[in-house]
Parts: sequence; structure tokens; C-alpha cells
Amino acid sequence: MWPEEEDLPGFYEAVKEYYAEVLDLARHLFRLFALSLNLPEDYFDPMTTHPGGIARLLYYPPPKHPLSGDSSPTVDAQIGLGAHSDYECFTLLLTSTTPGLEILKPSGQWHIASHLPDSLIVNVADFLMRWSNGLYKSTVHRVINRSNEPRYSVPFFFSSRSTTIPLLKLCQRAYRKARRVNGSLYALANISLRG
Ligand SMILES: O=C(O)CCC(=O)C(=O)O
Ligand SMILES: [Fe+2]
Repeated sequence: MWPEEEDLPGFYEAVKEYYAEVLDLARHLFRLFALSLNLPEDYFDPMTTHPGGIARLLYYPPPKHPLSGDSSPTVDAQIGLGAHSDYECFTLLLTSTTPGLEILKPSGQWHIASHLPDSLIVNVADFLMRWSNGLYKSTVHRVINRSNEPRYSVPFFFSSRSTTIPLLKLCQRAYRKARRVNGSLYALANISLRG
């Protein structure tokens, strides 16, 4: 449901235009992922003809009591979005100047992603991790608005065409390792709805 044009002039057009642009970019990015996996550039193209692509318009109000800028533990009430990974192929994130996104590092510490002007953040998601047999790792992240400002963000979740996709023997070494070490990766393929 969209707000009436007279209530928010230009809003619908702006969102529609952004969606078209980011969809193009996502398809292009998929080609770069293909090249990085030593696949032909157009390898994933048939899977992105009618892809799943959802943009969310998110608002995180400022906290009632200012929070510290470091990544020290916080109580649940302060967390805008709890720790999770996205479940599509990847996410393109457009954010306002207010930081808030935190990335879980392999060390177990949270890294506060700083805002870079005119940039998008790319988060690898579960499906691409599964597809690449764990070569690409999905990013565990959360959102905490530690500032006194409202925070806005527009994640665009990009997935493949809705069809049965055979498990690809991409990245043979990673494939064998994934099968041997982490059978639970297979469970991911069965999770259709989360969060
Ligand atoms: O608002 C953000 O920066 C991230 C949003 C997010 O992780 C999500 O909607 O899955
Ligand atoms: Fe997310």
C-alpha cells in the first residue's frame, strides 16, 4: 500500500526508480560473482530473468537513552534488528548517514560499519553461500542505532528465479569440504521461511 501522491509527492516514483536501478546493478553484480567463481560471465543470467527482489524501507528511531559508540554488549531492547544472516543470494544496502549496521567478525567481535557516501553495502546471503558450497560466507549482522538521530535504510534482497535449482558442483574443493565437514549447510537449502 502506497501513501497518496498528495501526502508524499514523488515518493512512489522515487522508490520505483531506485528499485529498477538496483535490480540492474544486482544482475550486473551476479556476473561479477560468476567471474569470481571461474564461471562464464553469463552463467547465472538464466536464473535472474525473473528474480526475487524485495526492497524494504526501514526506519530505526533514535534510542530513548543514548548508547555508547563501541560494540559492547547491549540489551535486547536497544537492538533494532537482532543478529541474523539474510537468506537470499545477496543484499544491497542503501543507508542514511546514521550508522547502525554491525557485522560479526570471525573473531566473534562486532564491527560497526561506517557510512561511506555514495556507496552501497553488499552482504552475501545464505543462498549464495549454499550455492558456492561455502566459498562465499553469508554475513551475520545486526542493527543498533547508537546515535541521537533517526536511521533509515533500504535493503534490497536479491534472489534467483523461483525455480528448482540443481545443486551445483561449483568450487570443487569447497564442495568436498562442505560435504565432509558441514552437513548442516544442506539444511539451509530446506529453510524456505525465516525471521
Ligand atoms: O538496516 C540495515 O542496515 C540492515 C537491515 C537488515 O539487515 C535486514 O533487513 O535484513
Ligand atoms: Fe539483514
